[in-house]
Amino acid sequence: MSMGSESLVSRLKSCGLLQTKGLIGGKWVDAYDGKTIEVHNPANGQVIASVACMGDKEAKDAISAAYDAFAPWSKLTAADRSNRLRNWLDTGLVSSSSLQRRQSVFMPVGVVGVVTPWNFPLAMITRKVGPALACGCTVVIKPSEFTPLTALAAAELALQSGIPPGVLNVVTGDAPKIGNSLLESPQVRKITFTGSTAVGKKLMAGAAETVKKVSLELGGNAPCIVFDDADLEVALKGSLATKFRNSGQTCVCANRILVQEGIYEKFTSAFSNAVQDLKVGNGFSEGVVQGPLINEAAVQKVDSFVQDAISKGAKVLVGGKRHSLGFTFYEPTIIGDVKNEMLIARQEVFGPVAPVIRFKTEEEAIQIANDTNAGLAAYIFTNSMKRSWRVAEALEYGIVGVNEGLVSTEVAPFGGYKQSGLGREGSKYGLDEYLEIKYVCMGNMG
Ligand SMILES: NC(=O)c1ccc[n+]([C@@H]2O[C@H](COP(=O)([O-])OP(=O)(O)OC[C@H]3O[C@@H](n4cnc5c(N)ncnc54)[C@H](O)[C@@H]3O)[C@@H](O)[C@H]2O)c1
Ligand SMILES: O=CCCC(=O)O
Repeated sequence: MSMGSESLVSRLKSCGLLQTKGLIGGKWVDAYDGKTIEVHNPANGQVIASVACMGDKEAKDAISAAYDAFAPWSKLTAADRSNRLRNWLDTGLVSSSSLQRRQSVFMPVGVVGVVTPWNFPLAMITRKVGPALACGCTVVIKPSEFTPLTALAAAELALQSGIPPGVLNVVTGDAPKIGNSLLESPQVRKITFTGSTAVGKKLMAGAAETVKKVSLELGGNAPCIVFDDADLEVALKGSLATKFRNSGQTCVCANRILVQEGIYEKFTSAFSNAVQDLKVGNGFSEGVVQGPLINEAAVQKVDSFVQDAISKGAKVLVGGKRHSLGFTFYEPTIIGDVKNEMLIARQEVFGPVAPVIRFKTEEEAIQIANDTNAGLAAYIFTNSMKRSWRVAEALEYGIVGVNEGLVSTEVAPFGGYKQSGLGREGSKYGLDEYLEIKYVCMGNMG
């Protein structure tokens, strides 16, 4: 060992900083099999120390320690966390030159590939293209093959309004071919996608090859929780709105209605009356509030979930089959006695079917609500302010409606936790997705 590293080692030893074990859950631990790896001085190759050579078991224990510590740490006040970080910083050395001036400059990301679904054929595009163009990016849009006409009409309006040629482009047609071209091109610096979780995962994996930025707005599995202390009218109105908007075909639609046992009978009976009255038909006809599903495959999927739930003990309270109008119409449906393990509660229904799950306690409702890989929107109905905050904070969702079933607005951040996506759309935060931050450091400014 050289004199330099010897003195460093002895200095570290004297202040207790020469640690050679791993740190898991606040304890210094050896590798479980006792193995070690050597740390060398790159100047002369000599061994400075041997540290624990850990593997998957230790990594899993560290993950579970971090998972357990997350709730208490995140519940400390910001000031408390700040003090501890400050203390940590104060144990080290901070260097900063008074001769430098530092500036963060926001730059447009570049060319953005925009891939969108059919269920809101204009809004899903404008949510992306508005902030992208505002930041100085240019876009190539791939709209859904089921609803390309809206995208093309919007593009014509963009041309008429003076958006220069090439700034906004629309490519309709073969999704995988267009998608692969967007992914493979190094000129495309970002992919922003709204659609199913399965396709989102493919695009995310494909974007890795050229390390593109990725924003994903994916599928949901929204719980709508009605507590005993809810205002029944408010809960009914909100549940109807969140479940049956766009005939159940929105990513933020309630996918599971969780009802506390004390209000279960009253709620399901009033909910059934209201759902029976929903008028189904062609959206151009007067009074119609429930239209068709997008295609035959969607109807088959919805019906298969309903049949699966019935076969496992759930009870049809209203509807439960294809509508007599035929084709792509499905009866607005309520199914009671659903269990969270059933297919209908685990997958995105994307149709006019409300599965109702009974629960006893607030803790149970939170557990059921969070027991999913999705985390887009959730809804709670309660008259207790304390419960509102408690439950809203405990729900692992990007959007929480409290006594409100309609939460979407361009002025608030929209996006999901877990496998419901990455990033946010809308509000000032939606702009961040289309900006690179450049740090400019100017030296010798004395
Ligand atoms: N989180 C949100 O903001 C949000 C909003 C609306 C819809 N959605 C989700 O969208 C889904 C419904 O929309 P959908 O059925 O159109 O979704 P989808 O994933 O089938 O299609 C979305 C888009 O991806 C394209 N696509 C499909 N395969 C592709 C590939 N290999 N490469 C490139 N592009 C490909 C499609 O042509 C379409 O334009 C639901 O899951 C819903 O929850 C999410
Ligand atoms: O499908 C997604 C819903 C979008 C919205 O609620 O604005």
